[in-house]
Amino acid sequence: MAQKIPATVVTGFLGAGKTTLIRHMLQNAQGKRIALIINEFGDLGVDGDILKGCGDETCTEDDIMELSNGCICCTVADDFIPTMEKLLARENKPDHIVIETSGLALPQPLVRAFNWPEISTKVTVDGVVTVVDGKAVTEGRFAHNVAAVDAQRKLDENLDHETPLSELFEDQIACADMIVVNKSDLLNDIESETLVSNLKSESRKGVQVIKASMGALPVDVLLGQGIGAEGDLDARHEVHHHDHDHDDDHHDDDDHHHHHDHDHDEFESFVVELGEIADPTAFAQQVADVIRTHDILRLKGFAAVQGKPMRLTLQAVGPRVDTYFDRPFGANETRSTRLVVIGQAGLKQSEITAALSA
Ligand SMILES: Nc1nc2c(ncn2[C@@H]2O[C@H](COP(=O)(O)OP(=O)(O)OP(=O)(O)O)[C@@H](O)[C@H]2O)c(=O)[nH]1
Repeated sequence: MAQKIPATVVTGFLGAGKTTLIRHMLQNAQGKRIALIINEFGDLGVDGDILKGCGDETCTEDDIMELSNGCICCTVADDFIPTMEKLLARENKPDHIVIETSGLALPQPLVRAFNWPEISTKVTVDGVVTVVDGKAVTEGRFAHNVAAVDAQRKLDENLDHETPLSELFEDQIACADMIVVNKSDLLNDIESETLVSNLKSESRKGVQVIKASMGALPVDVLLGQGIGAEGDLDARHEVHHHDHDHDDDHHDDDDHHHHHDHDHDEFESFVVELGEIADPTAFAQQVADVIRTHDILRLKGFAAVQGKPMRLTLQAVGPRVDTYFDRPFGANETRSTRLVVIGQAGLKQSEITAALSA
């Protein structure tokens, strides 16, 4: 039988730097043909669009497939497996498959999907790479004190002290074969060392914890871990799924169960469409204010700037807003501004839209 194609799962909380890490990897792939599967949260395919824009020879637009159903774990049968089958049926097979999960996805159900008979003989999970926003976690945004939460939970099984955010973070850490402490450029040495050692103590034995800036890691470090993660799921404890037994070989009932036992209603996203903006700096400031006022987790998209042929990419993680011009608008593209806003359920959509339009 032909060798299985290795697949690396890149997971991590909203805005941690998954797309940035993948872009760096593609630019340094040294001829390795990589196919990408991208799982977006929200209707606007920002990450896919950013990656397609880099025009790498080792990963052309055809090699990028997008799943736009938000929660990869709920759409395994309808979306993920058919996409993988399509990819595996190609004549020109990739050397490696990289799957970027949305920042709100649980990695365990995705890894479990590799045991499905449709794909289990053809691919294997090379490793799960969890990207952590070092700055956000150090500042206590998202899930900062996982150890304390965990200690509390161990004291009393009946109490649920966790927020959905820390559960997600914990699941992403528990599933990791490698943890990348990203954005270390924004941390001092003590902060990054503290975070690295905390994460080492919170992760499974043997998991590598590596510091990075802008996801810059050698491709040989990221790919080729050879773990076969789908074979040791039991070690990858899930907070979200403690209410039923897992049976990796029989997916039918199990999968239907998964559709309902965790709740992505906890999060929502919507798209704000605007015309051209006048001034990128002023607009970034406006976005930062809206994020603070409305407790938005992630905001990203593209903007058209008056008098500029280039498209402006806008990225905000918490209160930090980055902008850069990425490419000219195409001849058939509408010059408009589209932003996807992601937050916990209950976002005041009309107020946010109004504040961004002002
Ligand atoms: N300073 C700094 N910024 C970074 C680093 N890595 C990523 N960023 C920025 O953080 C923002 C989010 O990065 P992405 O790579 O889009 O993050 P992501 O995890 O793919 O985001 P989602 O897919 O929305 O969850 C962008 O503005 C990046 O430029 C880093 O190491 N240092």
